[in-house]
Amino acid sequence: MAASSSSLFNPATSTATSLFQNPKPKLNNHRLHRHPKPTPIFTLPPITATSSTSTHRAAHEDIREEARRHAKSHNFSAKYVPFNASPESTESYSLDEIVYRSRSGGLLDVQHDMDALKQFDGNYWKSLFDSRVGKTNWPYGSGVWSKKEWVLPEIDGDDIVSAFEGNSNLFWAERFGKQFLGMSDLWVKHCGISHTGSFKDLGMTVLVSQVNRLRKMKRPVVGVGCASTGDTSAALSAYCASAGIPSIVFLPADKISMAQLVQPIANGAFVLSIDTDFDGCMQLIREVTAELPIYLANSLNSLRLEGQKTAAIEILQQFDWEVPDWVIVPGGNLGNIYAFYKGFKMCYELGLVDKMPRLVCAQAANANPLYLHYKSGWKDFKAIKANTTFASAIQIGDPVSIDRAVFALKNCNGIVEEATEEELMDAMAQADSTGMFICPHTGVALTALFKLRNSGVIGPNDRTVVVSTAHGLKFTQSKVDYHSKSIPDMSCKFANPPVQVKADFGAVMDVLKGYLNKTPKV
Ligand SMILES: Cc1ncc(COP(=O)(O)O)c(C=O)c1O
Ligand SMILES: N[C@@H](CCOP(=O)(O)O)C(=O)O
Repeated sequence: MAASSSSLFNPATSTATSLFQNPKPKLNNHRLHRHPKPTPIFTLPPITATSSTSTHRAAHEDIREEARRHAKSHNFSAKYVPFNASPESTESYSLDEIVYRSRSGGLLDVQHDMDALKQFDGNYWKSLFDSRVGKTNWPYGSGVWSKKEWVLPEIDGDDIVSAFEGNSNLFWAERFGKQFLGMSDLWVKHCGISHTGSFKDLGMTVLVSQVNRLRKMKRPVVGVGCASTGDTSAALSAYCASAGIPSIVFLPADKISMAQLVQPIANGAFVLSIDTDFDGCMQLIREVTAELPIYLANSLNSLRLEGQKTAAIEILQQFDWEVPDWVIVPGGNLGNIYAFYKGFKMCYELGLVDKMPRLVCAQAANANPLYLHYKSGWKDFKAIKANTTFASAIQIGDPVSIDRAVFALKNCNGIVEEATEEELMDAMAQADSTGMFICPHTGVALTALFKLRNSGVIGPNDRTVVVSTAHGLKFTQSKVDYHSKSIPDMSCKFANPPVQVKADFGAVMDVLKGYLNKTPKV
């Protein structure tokens, strides 16, 4: 009986505790045995015994009101400074200003008052963050806002817009690691298991919360806009809808998945489908936001990275504050690779860990400007025209955060790798065959891992984390194309198409016996 694709496989039609409360040690929490009591280095306002678990809310209160009742003052702060500025630079801006670029036209960075944060030692921060995981206290139930003091210390809990994002699972990829890579300590940080199905939620909760604050301060922000390959737009529209703020999204026509396209539509965004690529949309949104009171939500805006960096802190937290050897991140507009660097670096500087992991940024070969730059020995960077890739969310040729990415990679002895279409699709299929359901961008990251394992750069026992950036359910068409072997010039060697069979017992038995004969016996 011949195997054939079913009709399902035809291509689709289109493309509070406050800081000064002492985290209460939890029984059965082995982590707290290691650092039982937070130890402030200097004398600060007293740490009370009240913990996040012990604050029962009165019947008439909602969780924002409860948080308000427990709010305490602190001396943490953050401001914008030019990215990688010289120590002599005095240029800085309040986070309440609407500014995306430095005076010289360069990128900005959010700089925290590290001296204020250093008044508490690493054990204090570990215990505080650990005490907030898995709770429903506003806003600390969010994986991002559980690190509020390191994110937007000065924002009022009342202004925060959150879907309790973050706290995504970090799972042991046992079978994939052992079977395909000979690795025993391979992990996947699944940032795609999130409110809108990608890591963008981590940054968007921060940006939209700050916009909410600005609007309450009567700053001129009539809406929030972004250019997108589909994930930023989904996150922006969801968080704006939650806060009742208008959102405007610029999408490259026919270049994002149907699942991604329907997200901002459903959330009531003003959606422009523009006959250009992502880089064209990005150029347009920059021009538009310079003219109209529309706040820019792309990662050019450094606020986003403050939220995204918490994924790095979470990885350390999930490993009980042990540092992995490698973290592999797929890169497009290149904000996220810097966000990971910044999260790890803050943990290092504030004494939570004693070293940094090495970062790998993985790009699609069809959209590889960073890879080419790396291979040239970091000579002059050249933007490229990105070609179509199944990893459509990273089809970007002129990344806005190129300087941030280069800085991050140079400072952690990082590596850049690339993946051809066949490599990334095969890697995705192999991962899926071990029970995952990853997106093609994660396939790019896994290809980088295959290459670095094969060349011996990554060792069999190296603790390695692959960051999965979106949910596979957003990219089902790529899997349909692969498993129906309908991709020109691709052998699709791990395809597993469905078998069509007549509704007849004998025919079904024949097919099953053929299958069972080929299946390894236990
Ligand atoms: C699913 C997915 N993975 C990876 C990336 C790359 O992130 P970045 O643009 O921060 O490099 C993006 C967006 O660009 C994305 O949507
Ligand atoms: N993949 C992104 C591209 C834009 O990235 P951003 O982080 O600068 O917003 C998307 O989903 O739009």
